[in-house]
Amino acid sequence: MQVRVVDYRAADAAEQFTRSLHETGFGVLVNHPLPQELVEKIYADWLAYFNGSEKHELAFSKETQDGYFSTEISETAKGHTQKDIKEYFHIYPWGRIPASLKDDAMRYYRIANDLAAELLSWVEKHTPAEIAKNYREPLSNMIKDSRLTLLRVLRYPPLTGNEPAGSLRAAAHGDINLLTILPAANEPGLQVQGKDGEWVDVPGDFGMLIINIGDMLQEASQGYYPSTQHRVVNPTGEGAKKSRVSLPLFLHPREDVVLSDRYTAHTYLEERLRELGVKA
Ligand SMILES: O=C(O)CCC(=O)C(=O)O
Ligand SMILES: [Fe+2]
Repeated sequence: MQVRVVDYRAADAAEQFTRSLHETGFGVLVNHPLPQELVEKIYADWLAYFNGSEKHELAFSKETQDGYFSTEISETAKGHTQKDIKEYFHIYPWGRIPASLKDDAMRYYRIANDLAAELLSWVEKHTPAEIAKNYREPLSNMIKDSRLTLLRVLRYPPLTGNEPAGSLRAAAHGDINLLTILPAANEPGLQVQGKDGEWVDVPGDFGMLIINIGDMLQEASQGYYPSTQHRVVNPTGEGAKKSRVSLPLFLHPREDVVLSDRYTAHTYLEERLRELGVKA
């Protein structure tokens, strides 16, 4: 299996990109409109924040899911028993965030949301008609003004050597949401699982943009766009001494969006958060 790297400015970009999403659940864009200098500034500023102790003042709330999630309470992927080796911060426009980091995060949130709306219109246009007719509203409309779209800043700390056997930076999982937009991290490690069960590296040169289908879009497209299992593996050698920072934006539909006969966005999310152990 090969995740395609597609030039966003190419004449056939939408077709190539959505084919990769259909075949693998993942697509990678180059020459995309997200400003790389903004991504790099966010990585640097948040790494300094995670290295400090101020983060504990904004510990996450089970009720609202915004704020800082420490390595101790970090999520356990569905079907796993070990916690991931990561800490992260959940940013919502209405949520808590350190004042000095807010402007850049909100600028990024806006720009990436706009791109996501365009990519969802590509996805919709390239959905076979007999499936697209079941979309209850345009896909790009589902994320418009959503209160639930979540920008997560992740920090995978350097390894100490005392990690529990078998634990990973991020154990294999599928994303819950509609679509995820993920700038390449500052360090490697992201892998996707092919249909044969093999794990392959996702192209992730610095500056590339990785997009993947989440479970909600898999549900809405009746599996035409698969939500593929992915993971972040632990580094070895020199890499083990370094932090890895990444910045996924999880595009969530408005709560009232009907995904299928079985689920609304709200009922789907509640079920998954309980399974993850981060919601009562
Ligand atoms: O850190 C990464 O590269 C991927 C993170 C991820 O898959 C997630 O948080 O859902
Ligand atoms: Fe993920």
